[in-house]
Amino acid sequence: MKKVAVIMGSTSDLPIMQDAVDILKGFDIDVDVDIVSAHRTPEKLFDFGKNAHKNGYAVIIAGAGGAAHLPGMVASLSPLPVIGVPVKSSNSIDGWDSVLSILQMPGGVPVATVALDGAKNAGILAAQIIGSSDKCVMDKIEIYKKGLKEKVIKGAEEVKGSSK
Ligand SMILES: Nc1c(C(=O)O)ncn1[C@@H]1O[C@H](COP(=O)(O)O)[C@@H](O)[C@H]1O
Repeated sequence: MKKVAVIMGSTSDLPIMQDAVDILKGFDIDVDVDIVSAHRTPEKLFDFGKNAHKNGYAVIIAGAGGAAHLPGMVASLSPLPVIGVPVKSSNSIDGWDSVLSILQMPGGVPVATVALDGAKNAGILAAQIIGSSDKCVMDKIEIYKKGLKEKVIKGAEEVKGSSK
């Protein structure tokens, strides 16, 4: 099965990006984690972006904060789908800087942008992309979604019960 690459601009992003790694591992999908910065390690970014599709990846998740150029630059270099995670980092003003840096891509170079610090949803979306051509992963996603539904139904019953 193809792997997912989870990359981020700094080790300081890892506490947020770990959510993507954890949910993917929960779906038994192999994940490689790396630190790649468009600003600080541009040569590594080019090498990673140009070769990711030859290295067994199906999807790239890229997280960055502040002037978050990493996801867009990876998307410009790679034919793979890129999911961008805006991170509210120490150099973010309020997080909107990260969101808009990743979201407002020019036509032709999409980055599927999740919510601020939304690494868990990025992991689920990556699993769904893999699941569209892998029945085993698709089945796990269906079970996961069933679990979400059951949790809400149980919560609603508890609320009803306690308000009587
Ligand atoms: N946005 C980028 C890029 C990039 O886009 O290439 N490289 C690092 N960074 C971000 O800078 C923030 C602060 O980094 P440090 O904590 O290392 O100072 C991090 O959120 C990182 O993603």
